[in-house]
Parts: sequence; C-alpha cells; structure tokens
Amino acid sequence: MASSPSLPPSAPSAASDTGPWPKAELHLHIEGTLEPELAFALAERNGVTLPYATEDELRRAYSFADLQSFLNLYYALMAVLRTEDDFADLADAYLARAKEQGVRHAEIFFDPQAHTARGVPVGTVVDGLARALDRAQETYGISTRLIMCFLRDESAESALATFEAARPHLHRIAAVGLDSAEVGHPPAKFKEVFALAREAGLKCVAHAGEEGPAAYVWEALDVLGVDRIDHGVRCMEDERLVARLAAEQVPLTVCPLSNVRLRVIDDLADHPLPAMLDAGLLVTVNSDDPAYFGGYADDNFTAVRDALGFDAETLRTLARNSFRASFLDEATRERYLAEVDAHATGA
Ligand code: HPA
Ligand SMILES: [Zn+2]
Repeated sequence: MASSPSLPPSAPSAASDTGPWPKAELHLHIEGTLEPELAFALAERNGVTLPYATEDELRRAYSFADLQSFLNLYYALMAVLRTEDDFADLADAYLARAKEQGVRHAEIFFDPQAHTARGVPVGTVVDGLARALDRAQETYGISTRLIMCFLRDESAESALATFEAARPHLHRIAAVGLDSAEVGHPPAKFKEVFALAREAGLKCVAHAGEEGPAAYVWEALDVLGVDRIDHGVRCMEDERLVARLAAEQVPLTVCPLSNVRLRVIDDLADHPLPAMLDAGLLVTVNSDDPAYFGGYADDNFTAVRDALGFDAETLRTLARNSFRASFLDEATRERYLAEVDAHATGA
C-alpha cells in the first residue's frame, strides 16, 4: 500500500466506563469520512489544487444550510480521490476511527458515479475499498459490507449503466442504495435498476424521508422493495406509514448529528428518535458523513444520550438494533448481540 497520510487522533469515546457500546454502523458514506488532513495529503500526492489554502479554511466551510449545500462541498472534495491507493487509505482511516468508536460491523456506502464522472473507473474504486475492507477483520476486528449507491439526481439510464459497469465486481457488493439530492427525485425513477440488483441477489436500501416527504418512504418500500430505509425521520408525519414500518420492522438508519448539521431538525433535543422508539420502530443510530457532521458512530450515541436523556437500556436497544438491522448472517448477528448483552452487564 502507498505511504499512508497521517491520521489525526480520534476524540475519546465516553459511552460508558467500559468503553463504547459494541455497534454496527449501517449508514456511512465512505466519501463522507474524508477528513481535511487526508484531503490535503491526497491533494498533494495527486497534484490536485483544492480551493482552500489550509485545513482550517476548509473546516470553516463546514456550515450547511441544507443537504444540497453539503453535497456541493462533498462532491468537490472528492477530486483528491484518484487511485486505488487513495480509496484504500480512505477506507483504512475510517476503519481505524470506527474501531475506537466501538464499531464491530460496518456496511459502507460508496458513490461510483461521483468518481466515474471524473474518469476514475468503478473497478479502481471497488478494488481500493476492498483492499482495506479485506484486512479490516484482522486489523481492526471489524466485519464489513459494501453498498453501491446510485445518485438520484442523475438519470435512470446513468444508474443502469453504472450497474452494468459494476457487474464484474458484484461479488464484492452486498447491496445497492440511493442517495444525493432527494427532493424532486422520487425513488420510482430507479425501479428498473433496483429490480436488476435484486435479481442479481443484492439487498436494497434507499435514502428516503430525510428532506423528502413520507410519500418517498412508501415508494421506496412499494416500488423499489427496499430492505431498509436510510434516514426516514419524516415518516413521523404519516401515522399509517409509522404503523406499517413498525409492523414490518423495517429498519431505519437514523443519523442524528447529520440531521442537525443539514437542518433537517433544529436542535438535537427536538429529535424524533424517542418518538420513533416509542412507536416501536426498528431505529439505528449512525454517522452518515462523519468528517463533515462533527462525529463518528459513538459520538452520535453520546450526543443522543446527552441531548435526549437516553438511559443505558435505551442505548442497549440502539446497539442491539444496529446488529438486528444488519445484513449479517444469523450466527454472526447472534454473536454480536451477545457482545452487546455482555457489555450491558459489564461482563
Ligand atoms: O445525508 C445524505 N443524504 C443524501 N445523500 C448523501 N450523500 C452523502 N450524504 C448524504
Ligand atoms: Zn446518507
């Protein structure tokens, strides 16, 4: 592997005296883990000029009015990701941090179209990420899956072409997803490519009900046949939808710090997470784009604990939900759930 740019120290975790809760991270965009230090190191390595003079100047740009204002910076910074080594280093840096945050299993999104549009082949992206993921169990004690996302503000034809280009790599990919600018890009646009993915044996997930309406959650379920909803917080505006999600135990991968930074909610203290739990929804807590939103997986656990007053039993439920909602096989899932229970009892 190429020389790794140095990794900044992680903030200490403070979920409990015995360390962070063992957890699965199910909503994590690998490109959203690009920290300023690594962005500048890769820019130098690849001879790319960033439109920011210093890391501090870049950090000062991390103030977002909405999803689109974040996406503009998120896509711009990806210019530094060019080679297999870059993607391997990016994923390795995330996994090192994730380990410190108690992550035992990570299902990781990537956005192939954001790279192929810049002339980086999908094989370069997948091979680079897979190189880091293949070592993750041994190096960090973390099991992993890859989820290939389609950009919903691109065309259905582009998604289909991306899926075909990725066919030689599908053995590395567990699921397909749908992300980027939500409003005005309903899930139904991607019916055909999701059907192809399911035929190929992949699981399906989709961002829905983040900025978009509850109707997009219905559509993701009924038209795309998704196994999980990413975000989904706006489901709370539709009682019938909540009843369905609860009855079918459809997992929702909620991202509290992201919701605050992208102004989906005004204040963490007003987050619908407690109401979602009370409604019997299978909710999980995740970090989304942690380099941009101020925290990794356990930072999100700690933030909701502090802002919403969650007790240990609630945190245990969230940790258990993360494994219950994962794409792990039954035996591995049970092993991780036993780890959560051991953590709860201090064993
Ligand atoms: O929070 C998000 N929403 C939609 N698309 C995204 N791509 C990265 N993060 C996000
Ligand atoms: Zn997301």
